[in-house]
Amino acid sequence: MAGHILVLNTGSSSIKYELVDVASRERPARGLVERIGEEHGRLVHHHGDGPPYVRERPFPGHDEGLAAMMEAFAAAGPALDPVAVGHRVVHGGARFDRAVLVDDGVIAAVEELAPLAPLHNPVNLAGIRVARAAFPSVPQVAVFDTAFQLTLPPEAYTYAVPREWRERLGVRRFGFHGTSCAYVSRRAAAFLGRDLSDLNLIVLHLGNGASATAVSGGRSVDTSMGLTPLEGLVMGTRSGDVDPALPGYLARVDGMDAESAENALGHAGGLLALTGSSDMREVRARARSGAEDALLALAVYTRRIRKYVGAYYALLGRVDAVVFTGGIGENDPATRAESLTGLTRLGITLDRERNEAPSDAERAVSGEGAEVAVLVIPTDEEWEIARQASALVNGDEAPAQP
Ligand SMILES: Nc1ncnc2c1ncn2[C@@H]1O[C@H](COP(=O)(O)OP(=O)(O)O)[C@@H](O)[C@H]1O
Ligand SMILES: CC(=O)OP(=O)(O)O
Ligand SMILES: [Mg+2]
Repeated sequence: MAGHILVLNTGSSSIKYELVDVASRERPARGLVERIGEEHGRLVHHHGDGPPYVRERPFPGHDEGLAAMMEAFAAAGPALDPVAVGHRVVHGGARFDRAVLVDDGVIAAVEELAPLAPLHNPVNLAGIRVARAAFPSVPQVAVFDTAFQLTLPPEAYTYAVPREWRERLGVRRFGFHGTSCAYVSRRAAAFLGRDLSDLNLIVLHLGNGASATAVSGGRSVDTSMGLTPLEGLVMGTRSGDVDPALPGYLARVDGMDAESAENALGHAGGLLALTGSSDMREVRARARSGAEDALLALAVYTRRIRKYVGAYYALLGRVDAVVFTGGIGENDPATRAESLTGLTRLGITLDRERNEAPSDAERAVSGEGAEVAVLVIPTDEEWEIARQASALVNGDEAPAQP
């Protein structure tokens, strides 16, 4: 399809955007509005080879951030005339197993799911509302983080909880990061020169949010995030797995209500709770200077990953590749090495030099002749959203699977 797709990836305090032409693979502009709701907001917009267009001022909410994006296009170009807008929507529940054209029914459904992703879905909707108002005759496409994960078998998505919760309240594992997983799984198969349908992969998406997903034949068969994006691995500000009795315990001994406990586990947990910083670069820097809390945090962080690799190895029976992606997975060799230590008996080894060589490319970092490939595949959620939006607007069936 000729024409550009505007991709909007709205996060809790940021908006990432990019203009993508899927047919020509041109990507003429991209930008980031960050620290929305904070005192010192910032927008950085790239177009052409010159210096970026930068604006530093507070953006009280996502509406102001999106207005600033429109101003950046007007001031620094290119002319914004998209043929479609592709939106990342984090929670699509059990209903959306693929990308869909946004209509009032889709908006109502995403609103209904907001209690399961209170930080993500409302801001995703803000993006949809603003884009609909700005481009009323342009199709809007919602691409769900949960869609790729809806292939989980019942034994993976069922929690052992009362039937009433499961049936009336829809309590189950959903899983997230599906757009990223779909993209890197496909790229991993291409890198290996194999058919995705023949491969068993363990995908480790380690960014601010982090998850492990077992992918068999291109379908997710288990994943570490759950009903919400709080379960599983240790993350920047999220605890990941804890004893489910913890909120009740805090209520009994400290009078804390469930909402506050959940908020603390989601926003004051993870690396932030253990070290005072949610940023892996800072945690690594503190560990290098010998800070005990940082050393412990890294041990907790990488041990959790190792546990999931072992668990998913056992579920898959045979693993062709472990795939690292996300800001940490792509850029932190120490996390890759520490997460995979002691797995030689499973056929998982790293080549130290390859693992430590800085690179932005898709690459193998496994030891020579290792049974299991260890790959680093930079994720590209914006491309994947544009690709799925383009397929849908073109009239093709947007495949739920890559
Ligand atoms: N060179 C690096 N070494 C270690 N960690 C890095 C490096 N570059 C980025 N990171 C980490 O990646 C994380 C952010 O991941 P990213 O995927 O960009 O986040 P998001 O989920 O917001 O898209 C941060 O913890 C950051 O410190
Ligand atoms: C769903 C989720 O965790 O997303 P992110 O990693 O962008 O926070
Ligand atoms: Mg991310």
